[in-house]
Order: sequence, then structure tokens, then C-alpha cells
Amino acid sequence: MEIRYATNPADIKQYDTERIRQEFLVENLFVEGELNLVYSHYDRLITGGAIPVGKPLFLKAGDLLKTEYFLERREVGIINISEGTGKVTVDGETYELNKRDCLYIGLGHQDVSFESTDQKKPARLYIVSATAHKQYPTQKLAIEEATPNHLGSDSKSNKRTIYQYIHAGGIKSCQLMMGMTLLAPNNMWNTMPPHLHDRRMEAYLYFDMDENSRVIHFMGRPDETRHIVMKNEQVVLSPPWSIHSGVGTNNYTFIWAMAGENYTFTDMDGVQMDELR
Ligand SMILES: O=C[C@H](O)[C@@H](O)CC(=O)C(=O)O
Ligand SMILES: [Zn+2]
Repeated sequence: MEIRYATNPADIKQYDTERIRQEFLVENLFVEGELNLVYSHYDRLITGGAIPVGKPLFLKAGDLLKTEYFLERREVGIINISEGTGKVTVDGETYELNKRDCLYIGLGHQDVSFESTDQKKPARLYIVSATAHKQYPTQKLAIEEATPNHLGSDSKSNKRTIYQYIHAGGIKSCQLMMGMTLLAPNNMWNTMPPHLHDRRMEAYLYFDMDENSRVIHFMGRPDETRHIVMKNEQVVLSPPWSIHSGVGTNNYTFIWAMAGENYTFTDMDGVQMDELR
């Protein structure tokens, strides 16, 4: 499991492109036949990708957590981003995930494994885990069952639908919040004007992009912004002090996930356009 440490916002002023990418961009989570995890010191959020082919992949604590099993002191949310169906088995019970379906698994489950239904069209499972203090029920939510929230407009090129899966009004968890934002055709911007929530960190996974599409993701303090050029199926870690907004060269979808203080999705401090530098 790779480790990412946290950054003091005063230090990012000195970072060049390469350093920014090393600290905040996760490039290679999704590899066929592998389960890859990255451990961030921002609220100890773990992001991961699994593409099971031929044999099942197992969610393990590894050397880093120093616990008997992965969910001993954690909870996890999983969303399938592939057209190929995935199967997640939790202590003997199997859940099928079609594209955009979400599964939450609560603290205390010992055996979690991932499989693909069709080995020629494998599932691509995005995994986000936060620390947890009590068990909430394991629950699947298909995209059709998630709460859609329509935002933006064509004139601002940001017409999009936010689907909330894991949050106070949906699947309950200790601290993990997770959902997906789909942009309407020909709309390219997300989260502009941007916002901050110093109480929580956030991670974005951009996907549904072709090989030559890019998202230019904006981060940093509002008066000291930086950008990261991102490809399909890459994750960006957003520190609590950072804006998190993006514009695509083509259409894209993204999954957002948050952890930290409070459990209030609407707790966001809007940034005025005049504040941006
Ligand atoms: O704190 C909340 C997150 O940044 C996202 O929910 C924002 C988002 O999906 C969007 O504006 O499209
Ligand atoms: Zn946010």
C-alpha cells in the first residue's frame, strides 16, 4: 500500500508540477488482475482500484494497518465504474454491482473479495475507506435508487447531476460520504465557483474518458491556485484547505468521497470569483 503524507498549505507555493503530482495525484490504481490501494494521511482515507480477472481479489489489511483484517477499524464504499458486472462477497454474502452501483460495507466484516461476472468484460471497482468506530449495516444502492440533485446550467457549461449514495439521507456510515456526478452532454465544468470545507478532505476519481481526454483539475488555496492535468481513472486528493474543481476537454464523470469532521454534505464555504488567483 502506497503512502501519501499531508502538506502544509504554506509549502505548496514552492512545489513544481512534478512535486504537485507526487503529492496529490494517484495515477495507477486501475490495473487488470490487481487490487491497488493508496493510504493518505488526510483523514486516513484509503482510495483503491480493483479489476478482478480470472481469480478473486481480496481486501487485506497488509503491513500498513497493523490490524487483523482491513475492516477491523474501518468502513468502505465501493462503486463499479465498468460496463462489466462485479461481485463483492462480504463474509459469504455476495452483492452484484452493475455500472454506477454502490456498496457500503460496515466495520467488522473479516472477508471481502471481488470478482468479475464476465472475465472478458471485467468489473472496475473503485474503493474508498475511512476509519470507523461502530458498525453500520452493509447496504447496496443502485444508481436508480440514489438521490439525484440537479445543478448548474448550459450557459455556465456546468449542468450536472449529483447522485448521493453514502450520506446522512442515504446509506449511513460513520464518516465516509460518497457519490457520483454526471455532466450533461457538452457541459465541462464541475464545482465552479469552487468551495472549501476545512472540516473534511475530499478525493475525486475522474472516469468515463477516452485515451486522449483530459480533465484540468484546479486545487490550492483560493488566492494561490495550481492545476493538475488528469487522465481517465485517476484520483486527486484534495486537502481540506484546497479548492477542488475541474474542466474537461471532453465529457467525463467523477466520484467524490469525503471524510473528516461533521457529516453534513451541505457544509461548504463558497469561494467568490473575486477571491480566486
Ligand atoms: O463537497 C462536495 C463535493 O465537492 C462534490 O459533491 C461537488 C460536486 O460533485 C459537484 O459540484 O459537481
Ligand atoms: Zn467539496
